[in-house]
Amino acid sequence: MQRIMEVQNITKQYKGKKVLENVSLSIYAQQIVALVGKNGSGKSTLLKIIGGLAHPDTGVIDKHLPTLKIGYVPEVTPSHILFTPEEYLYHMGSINGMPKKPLQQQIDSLLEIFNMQEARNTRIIHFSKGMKQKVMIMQAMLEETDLLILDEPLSGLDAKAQSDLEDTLASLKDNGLSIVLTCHETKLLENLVDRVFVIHNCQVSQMNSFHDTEHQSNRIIFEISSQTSLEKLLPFIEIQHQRSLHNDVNELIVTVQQQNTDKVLLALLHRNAVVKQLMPTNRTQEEFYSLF
Ligand SMILES: Nc1ncnc2c1ncn2[C@@H]1O[C@H](COP(=O)(O)OP(=O)(O)OP(=O)(O)O)[C@@H](O)[C@H]1O
Repeated sequence: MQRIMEVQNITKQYKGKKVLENVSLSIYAQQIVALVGKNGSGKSTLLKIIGGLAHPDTGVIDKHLPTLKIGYVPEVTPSHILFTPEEYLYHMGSINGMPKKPLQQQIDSLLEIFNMQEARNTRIIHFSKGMKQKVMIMQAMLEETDLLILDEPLSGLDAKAQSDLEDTLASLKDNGLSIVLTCHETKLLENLVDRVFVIHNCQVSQMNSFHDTEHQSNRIIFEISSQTSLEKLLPFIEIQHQRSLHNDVNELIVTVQQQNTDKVLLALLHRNAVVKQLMPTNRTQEEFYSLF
């Protein structure tokens, strides 16, 4: 599993009101991640920070691919576009300076992937909400994209359009894309999403799997020399929080899947870490749903 981005200790407030506090999570290649939480919990804010459209007050976004290309689709879908999708995408690509030939090739390929060839000559103003949403995602993907960020992509779509878009997102993932999205539709989460993060009280916690509610994870709190490399452990741990203590010592809070816990604990001991706490983290599905 290749890690493409790490969100480290992000904090954000608006006019003195805290929205995110010490939020950390990793994004992997070819995975779909969902951010869920109540209205106003900070989902869009975190998406914008991940997408580089908003700056955190503290913390960093560490891109593991130096050339990581991000496509961002906002929550609001413009509805009164008088162009056909082909015309609209062509204009948008041209404005961004894309050369004509590769632009046309990319539009043809996107119309095929999104199953929109038959609608290529229909004006967007006559489209359903689901089709308009697809055009917005295509626009975000005009240039090569590694990570697609979608704010509430399914909101307001009927069941058929949701399922259609869900199939499209799954095929984008199969073609190598990573996706981070916010949503409320639990059906989408169950069928499509690899990892779910809940935002609650300005903090983010991971729910490991919808498919296997018995899938447990543990939280480990440990102290370790800041000189010690954790690189080899990164595929097995999710860093939730990191802070610098005295004398070059860092304190980390990480989550680890049950099956990797012994391996990670042993590796930490070999690195002279002091394990301060080990506890199960997973919320039950009932607890989880009560958060949003
Ligand atoms: N630009 C801004 N200026 C001031 N406050 C903001 C700004 N953007 C967001 N907020 C506030 O930050 C909080 C989090 O907003 P955000 O849009 O990230 O939440 P959300 O979880 O995406 O909400 P929803 O589910 O309703 O879309 C809210 O209280 C919101 O009013």
